Amino acid sequence: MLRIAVQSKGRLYEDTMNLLKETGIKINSARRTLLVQSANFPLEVLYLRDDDIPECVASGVADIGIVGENEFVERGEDANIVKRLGFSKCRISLAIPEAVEYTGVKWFDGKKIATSYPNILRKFAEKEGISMDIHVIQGSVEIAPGIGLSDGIFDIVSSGSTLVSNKLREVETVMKSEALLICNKELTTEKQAVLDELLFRMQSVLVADDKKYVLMNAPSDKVKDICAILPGIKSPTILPLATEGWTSIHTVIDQKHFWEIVNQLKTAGAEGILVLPIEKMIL
Ligand SMILES: Nc1ncnc2c1ncn2[C@@H]1O[C@H](COP(=O)(O)OP(=O)(O)OP(=O)(O)O)[C@@H](O)[C@H]1O
Ligand SMILES: O=P(O)(O)OC[C@H]1O[C@H](OP(=O)(O)OP(=O)(O)O)[C@H](O)[C@@H]1O
Ligand SMILES: [Mg+2]
Repeated sequence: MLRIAVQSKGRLYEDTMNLLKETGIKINSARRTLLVQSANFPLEVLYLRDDDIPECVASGVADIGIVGENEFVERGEDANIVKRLGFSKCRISLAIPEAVEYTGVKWFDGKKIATSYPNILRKFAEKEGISMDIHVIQGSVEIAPGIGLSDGIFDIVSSGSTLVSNKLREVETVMKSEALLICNKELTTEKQAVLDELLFRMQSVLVADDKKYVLMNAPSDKVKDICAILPGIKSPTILPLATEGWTSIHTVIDQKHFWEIVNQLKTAGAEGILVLPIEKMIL
């Protein structure tokens, strides 16, 4: 039985549980239970505060964990990164009051900065050759300058709306972060085998996440032009339609490319374009 530490509630919870669900692993989410065994996979889920996940995995209390890169780097615990999971993307940035003129990173020299990430900030200050008065607070960091607690902040930014509503502006991005799958450095062969199977399933889900299955019809003499536009994984599938002189073209493309090429496809003669989600991809 492999034990995974996940966040019990918060920004990582939903995407983590969705990922596990899409890998076909059933977890009865009786949320008051802190340790739950899967009904159909040798996995046990331990629900924790995200702050505690790196240490828990490093010490072997859990074998693997899903945690934000920011928290993993901040804690400096000794565990391996198995996979970058691509969700909970954010950046950890320095921000100052909107009205204050910013003169570059030296502005921070001697300033008081509120943060929940003192270690990451201290390393940044050392690298830049400046010294900051780092004031650690666990939450509501963005209100610190407004109430006279600090000159600036160092915190998570995603859309930037929390900064705007607190009249702050982001001036330095120190690190980018996303959810990570981490593991203990000394897994037994048996546990490693379970992790390999889990990883294989996760990869199949994550690869499929940003791909779409695209189908379209076109006059047969346009097929060559259309295929030249399609950035498919391999060559597209070409099938004759019942109507003489018409062809159906099927392919898989990156979601982000679809809107770039849809007009070109129409101009080239494609009709009845369908875009379908892909649940899993085994490459
Ligand atoms: N606005 C955001 N957009 C994207 N990712 C975010 C955002 N805020 C936080 N994250 C990511 O999600 C992680 C968890 O954030 P959350 O706010 O749930 O933490 P928390 O309040 O410390 O939770 P806990 O109660 O578990 O200690 C962060 O460490 C970061 O990696
Ligand atoms: O740039 P934005 O999109 O506004 O996101 C950034 C905010 O999101 C997180 O807080 P969250 O909303 O999770 O609440 P919390 O402070 O209770 O953790 C983070 O601590 C920032 O305050
Ligand atoms: Mg936390």
